[in-house]
Amino acid sequence: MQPVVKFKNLSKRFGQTVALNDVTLEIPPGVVCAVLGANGAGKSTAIRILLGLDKPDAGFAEALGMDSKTHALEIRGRVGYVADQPPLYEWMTVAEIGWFAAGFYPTGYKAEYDKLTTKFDLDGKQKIANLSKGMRAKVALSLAMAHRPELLILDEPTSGLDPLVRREFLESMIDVSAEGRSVLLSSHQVSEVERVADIVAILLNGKLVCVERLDDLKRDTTEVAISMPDETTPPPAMPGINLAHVSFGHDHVWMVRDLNEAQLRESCRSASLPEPQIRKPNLEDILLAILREYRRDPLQKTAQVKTDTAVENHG
Ligand SMILES: Nc1ncnc2c1ncn2[C@@H]1O[C@H](COP(=O)(O)OP(=O)(O)OP(=O)(O)O)[C@@H](O)[C@H]1O
Repeated sequence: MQPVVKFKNLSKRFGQTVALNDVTLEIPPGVVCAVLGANGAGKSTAIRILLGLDKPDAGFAEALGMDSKTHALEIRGRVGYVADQPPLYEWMTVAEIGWFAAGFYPTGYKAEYDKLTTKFDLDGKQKIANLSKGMRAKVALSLAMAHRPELLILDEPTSGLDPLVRREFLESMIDVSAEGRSVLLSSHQVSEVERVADIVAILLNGKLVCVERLDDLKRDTTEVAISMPDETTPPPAMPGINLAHVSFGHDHVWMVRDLNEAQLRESCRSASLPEPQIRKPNLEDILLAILREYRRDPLQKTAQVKTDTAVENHG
């Protein structure tokens, strides 16, 4: 199955700043893929390159099978894109901007736009200039979705929006993927991402350190806490892949991939250590552990999280 998004060895610098460092990623059709990462990790740069709004220094990006360097206009015509602060014609009304945009798309656009704006409780007669931030975001999403794109790209679409509007956005994304179309989403709202994402990609300082189906990442990752008897007793070795380890005095916490729980319990028992506290972390716990570990030691192999870049759609 042809991926809807393909990044191949994508690199981009702005002067001394490395925005993207050899990023390779493939997104199959019919999924919501969330790109996560700290501020400045390279998320918007990757999206801008995909849309042909910026040029990579090396590698290439493809959307719907088209190269972003040579087919930027076609890509922008076929995908739906909502930027963080979408530019809109302030003097138009909600209905007029839909009518204006319909001129660039096949028949049916305006009817679909009207359906979406009605669903989002927007008043067609209201001037764009008088809309709240949330209402503007709903107009931008309606404009981006009205031609029923195979790929919807959302760059921080819900920042600064109230919980109700954020929920409406999320439901729209679920609707899109349920119809076999795809969503590429950049967001800092990790708990919301967790509700909708099929695949998560984590960028750290321009480097892709995790691409995985969210269900697999959560199933295979475990948080372990052990309160050692004192600060001098060494903690046990973790039977699994250690993604992150922090200690506060004699309390230790690990984020472990593929933990062999039975082996850990046995080694604690045989060394007369307290029982380990084991729990399943949520996405935010996993992301924070990876980010903290990276900040502590940027050269370590955080890429111990899976980075199989061609993630299958099991859906
Ligand atoms: N036009 C530009 N000129 C100079 N530096 C830039 C430019 N665009 C991005 N950068 C730098 O590239 C890096 C990646 O920026 P980018 O906007 O892609 O990050 P991001 O992950 O989207 O961040 P955020 O979550 O804060 O939106 C940052 O260090 C940023 O300062």
